[in-house]
Amino acid sequence: MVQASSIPLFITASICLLLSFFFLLLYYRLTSRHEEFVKYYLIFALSALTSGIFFGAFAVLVNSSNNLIYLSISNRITVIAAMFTIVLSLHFYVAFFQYKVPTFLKWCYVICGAFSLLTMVPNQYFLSNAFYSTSQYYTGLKYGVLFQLWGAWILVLAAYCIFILVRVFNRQRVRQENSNTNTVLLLLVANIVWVITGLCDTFTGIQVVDVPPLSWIGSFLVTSCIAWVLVLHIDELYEERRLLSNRLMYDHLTQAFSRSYLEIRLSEAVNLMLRKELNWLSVCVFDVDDFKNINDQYGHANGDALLTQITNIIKDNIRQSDCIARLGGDEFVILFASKQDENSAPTTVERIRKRIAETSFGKGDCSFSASCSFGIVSVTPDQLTMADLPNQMLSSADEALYSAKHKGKNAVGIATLSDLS
Ligand SMILES: Nc1nc2c(ncn2[C@@H]2O[C@H](COP(=O)(O)OP(=O)(O)OP(=O)(O)O)[C@@H](O)[C@H]2O)c(=O)[nH]1
Repeated sequence: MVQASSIPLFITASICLLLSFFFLLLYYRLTSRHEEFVKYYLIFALSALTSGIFFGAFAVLVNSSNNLIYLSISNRITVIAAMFTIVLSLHFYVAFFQYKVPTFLKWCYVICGAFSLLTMVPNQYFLSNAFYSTSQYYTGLKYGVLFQLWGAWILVLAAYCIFILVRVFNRQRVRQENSNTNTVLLLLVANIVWVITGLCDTFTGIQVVDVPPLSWIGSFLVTSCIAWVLVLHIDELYEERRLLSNRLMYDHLTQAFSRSYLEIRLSEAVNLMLRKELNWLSVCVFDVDDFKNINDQYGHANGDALLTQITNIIKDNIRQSDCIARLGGDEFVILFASKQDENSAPTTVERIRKRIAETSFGKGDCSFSASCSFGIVSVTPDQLTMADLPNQMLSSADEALYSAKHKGKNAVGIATLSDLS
C-alpha cells in the first residue's frame, strides 16, 4: 500500500524528469542548430534530473517502512541527490546571472563527492544500517556525527544560493531592470521556502516536530521557477535576434532598408524574373542635389531630417512590392518589381521628383527647398542574359544619375538596356 504522503513526491519526481528531458533537448537544439551559448540550460537539465531522483528516492524512502534494503538504498540516494541538486542550482545562478565562477564552486562539487562516498559506505559515523524511527511519516537510517556535518553543509549551500540571488537582485535594481528584478525576487522567495521546508524535514527527522515530508514543495518550487526563468529567457533571445536583424535590415537614420538588404532583394527579384514571375525590374539610384550646401547652410540636424523626409515621400509613392534602400550619405536606391505589362517606374520616379521639388523642408524659420537627381534602368525577363546583373544594373543607374546631374540636376536620367549589354 502506497503511503498518501509519498504521492506528491512521485508526481513531482515524474514532472522533474520530464523537465530535465525537455530542457536537455532544448539545450541540444539551441547549441547545435542556433549556436546560442546556453550552458545553463544543460546545468538546469542536470539539476532537474537530480531533483527527480531526489523526489523518487524520497518517495521510496517514505514507503520503505522497515525494509532495510529499500531504506538503505533510498536513504543514501536522497542524501546524495539533495546535496547535488542544491549545488547545481548554485552553479545555475552563477552561470545564468553571469558571475565569474568562484573556485568555491569547484570545491562544492569535490566536497559533495566526498560526502557521497562517505554516504555509500555503511558506518556509524554517517548512516549506519540500523532503523531510526523518525516520525509517523517515515523511518530513516541511524544518523552519525558526520550526518550533522552534512546538514550544516547543506545549509551553507542554501545560504550561498540566497547570497548570490540577493547580489543579483541588488545589481538589477541599481540598473533598474524591472522585469529581471521580478524573476530574481521569485527565485529568492522559492529558495527561502526551500530552506524552511528543508528545516521542517530535518526537525521531523530528529523528532522535534512531526510533519509529512515538505522539502519537495521548496525544491519543486525552485525547479519550476528556474524553468520559468529559462522560458522567459527564450523571449529575450528572440528579442535580441529581432533587434539585430532590424539593425542589419534597416538604415538607422531614415528607416529605409540597408544596402545589404537591398542586395538580397535585388537578387531575389532577378530570380523571380528568371522564373517569369515578374514582368519588369527597375533600379533607380538617386542622390540629393547640393546636399553639402544644405548641411552647411541649415545644419547637420536639418540635413538628417531632410534625408528622413525624402525617404517618407518615396515610401508614400511606391508599392509594397517595391522598396527603398539607403546606400550611404545622400545616395539611395529604389527597387521597382512589377508584374504589370507596362513599366510604370519612370512615371513614378518623375512624380517623386516633382513631389520632392515642391515640398518645403525644415522647421519654423528654417524652411528650405531641395531636389534630387535620379537614374533609372529597367529590364524585362527576356533581357536577362548578363552575368552579375544586379551590380550591372546598379552601375548603369548610377551613370544615368550622373548624366542627370550634368544636365543641371533635379532631373531623371534613363539608361537603356543597350547600355547594359
Ligand atoms: N546630414 C547628413 N549629412 C551627411 C550624411 N552622410 C553624408 N553626409 C554629407 O552629405 C554630403 C554629400 O555630398 P555629395 O553627395 O558628395 O555632394 P552634394 O553636395 O550632394 O553635390 P551633388 O551630389 O553633386 O549634388 C557630404 O557633405 C557629407 O558630409 C548624413 O548621414 N547626414
